[in-house]
Amino acid sequence: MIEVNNVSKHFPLKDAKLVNQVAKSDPRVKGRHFHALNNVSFHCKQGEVLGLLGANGAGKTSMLRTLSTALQPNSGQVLYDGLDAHKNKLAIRKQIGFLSGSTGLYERLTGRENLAYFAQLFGVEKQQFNGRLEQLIEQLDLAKFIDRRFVDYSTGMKQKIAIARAVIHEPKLVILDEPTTGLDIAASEVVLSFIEKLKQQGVPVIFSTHHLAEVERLCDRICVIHQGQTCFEGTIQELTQYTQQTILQQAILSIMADDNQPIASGEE
Ligand SMILES: Nc1ncnc2c1ncn2[C@@H]1O[C@H](COP(=O)(O)OP(=O)(O)OP(=O)(O)O)[C@@H](O)[C@H]1O
Repeated sequence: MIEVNNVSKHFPLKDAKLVNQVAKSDPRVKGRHFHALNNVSFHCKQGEVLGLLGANGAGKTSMLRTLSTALQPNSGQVLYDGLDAHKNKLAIRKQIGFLSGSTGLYERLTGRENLAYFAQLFGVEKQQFNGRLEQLIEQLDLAKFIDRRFVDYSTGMKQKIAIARAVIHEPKLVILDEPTTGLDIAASEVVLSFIEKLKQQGVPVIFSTHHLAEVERLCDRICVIHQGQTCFEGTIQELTQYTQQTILQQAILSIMADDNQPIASGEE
C-alpha cells in the first residue's frame, strides 16, 4: 500500500524579475517560492494502477519524483506499507522502479550492456539477471535491437529500454512518468500491455499521462492534480458520478475548471 499524505513541495525562485512576472499569473507563487505541490494526498493498493492526471505544469512530475524519493517534500509523508519513504530512502529505492523523463542510459553501450550495468547497481545476481532479461526482451519486444548501441535507437526503442531498466530488479512498485509520450501506436501498445502484465502480477503502478484512453484502459484509480493540489482522487466511476459528466474528458475538464471546489475524494 502506498499512501501519499498531504505532500507539499516548494522551490526557491531565484530571479526577482521572474518572481514578479510569474506571481501575477500564478497563485502558487508565495514570497520568493513556487509551491509546486500543496497538500497532495492519494493512495494506491497492491495490484492497483493509479493514473496521475493534470494539465501541463500541474505538478505530476514533481509528485512522481517525490514518490521516488528523488525530491524531498517540505511537508507531508509518503508511506510504503507504513514505512516513511524519505526516512528510509536506501531501502525504499531498492523496491521502486522509476521511469523519469530522462533515461539516464549510456549512449555508447548497447541496450543489453545498459541493462546489465543497472542490474549490477541494484545487486541483481547474474543468473537472475539472465532470466529477467529474457523475460523483458519478450514482454517489451526488445530482441531486434538489444545488441545495438543506445545512441542509434529510435525514441520508441529508447523508451522500451528505459522501462526495462526501471524494472530490471523486479521492483515492488513501478512509477512511470508519461511512459507513452512520443511513442507510435505499436510502441505505445507494447508499453500499455506491459503495464497490464505488471498489474496481473500484482505490482502496483503509478503513472502520469495525458492520454485518457490509457486511463480508461488501465487505471483502477485516478488522482487529478490542479495547480499543485489534489482536486479528485477515486475511481473513474466515482469521478463521473461526482461531476455528473458521463464522459471522462468532460468530467476532468469540469473538475479542473472549478478552482473553488473542495478537494473531492471518491473514497468509501
Ligand atoms: N526545480 C524547480 N524549480 C522551480 N520550479 C519548478 C521546479 N520543478 C518544477 N517546477 C515548477 O513546478 C510546476 C510543476 O511542474 P511539473 O513538472 O511537476 O508539472 P507536470 O504536471 O509534470 O507538467 P507536464 O505535464 O508539462 O510535464 C511547474 O510550473 C514547474 O515550472
